[in-house]
Amino acid sequence: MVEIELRNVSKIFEGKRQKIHALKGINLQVEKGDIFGVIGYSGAGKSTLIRLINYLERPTTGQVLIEGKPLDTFTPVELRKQRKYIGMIFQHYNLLETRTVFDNVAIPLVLLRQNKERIRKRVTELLQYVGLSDKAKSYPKELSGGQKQRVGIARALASNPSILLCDEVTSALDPQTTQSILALLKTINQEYNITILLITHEMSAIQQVCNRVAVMEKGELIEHGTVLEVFGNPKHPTTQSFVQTVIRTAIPESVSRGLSFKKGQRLYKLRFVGANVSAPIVNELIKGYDVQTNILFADMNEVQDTTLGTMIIRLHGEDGQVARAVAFLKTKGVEVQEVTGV
Ligand SMILES: Nc1ncnc2c1ncn2[C@@H]1O[C@H](COP(=O)(O)OP(=O)(O)OP(=O)(O)O)[C@@H](O)[C@H]1O
Repeated sequence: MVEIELRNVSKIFEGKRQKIHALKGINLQVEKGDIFGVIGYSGAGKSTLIRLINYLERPTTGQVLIEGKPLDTFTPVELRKQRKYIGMIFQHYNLLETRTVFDNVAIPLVLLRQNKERIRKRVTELLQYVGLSDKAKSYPKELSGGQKQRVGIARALASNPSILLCDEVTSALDPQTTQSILALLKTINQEYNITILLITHEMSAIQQVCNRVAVMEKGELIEHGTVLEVFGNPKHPTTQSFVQTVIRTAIPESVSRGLSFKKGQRLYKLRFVGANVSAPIVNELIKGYDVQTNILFADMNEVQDTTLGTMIIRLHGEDGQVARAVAFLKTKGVEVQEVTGV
């Protein structure tokens, strides 16, 4: 089921001197249960996109639909109700500094006018869930960044949302804390089947938790697909540069420095996905074809529980034999690209 849909959405901000096209004709579908990553450099339009989904901003043209219902058809009362189903967490946590952790988590429930006992029970449950039972009476300034983000997550979950919007929620955290917050988001997604939209500029965050990803640049959605598709075969140069931050697809300096292109020798970049990574393909190549094979570089990465591998090999032999060896690799589902210079 499609839970969030953007249909041809554009957003223009009327600046003093010029119009800013923050979003240009965005079409996007997020399925129920997805952890959907949206990545882009600063100014790409990511925050604007997220603000349209909880209707803090209106699209200039196009429609935003939640569970198939266009938000522009809602009355203000219906919209307030709708927002209860969308939780949000932020880069800088947005906690009330003068309130305790307990009171911060209770805010959405107080706004929903729930009685004190229900609030106490729910907040206690939530603090336990995010591992902060002992911090109920603390104030935000007494917490680490990771703990503050856990409070933010508990608060966002208070009203039992079906969607969680996350705006750069790990950008202010160290790598280890980032990992634990992302792991918590994944658990929430799996245990409560909450759809998560994760806005980030860090490809490693997408790699760790998302199943789908969209890449934005200058207000446009330039590429999207499953994380495996996009990481395995990034098409747009911007996507390629994001992917290269976590997966080495370029030949490393130390290898390229020593490369020579002699007659009768050819270099190939091989890319393996999933099952064929572990298959002894190179072994078969060495045994079955009359070509000398040297592995110059190999790298493996985990993406969406699948392995992506890159290998640089040198084949030495007669042209016909080399061509047959390459054809063999292709029949095994390996992507083969000849390297003619670096
Ligand atoms: N309220 C606003 N008024 C005018 N321009 C705006 C407004 N909000 C955003 N913009 C502009 O829209 C463009 C997209 O901004 P947005 O914040 O959505 O990008 P972003 O990808 O989230 O970047 P960052 O990661 O830096 O927050 C930018 O050029 C920004 O200056």
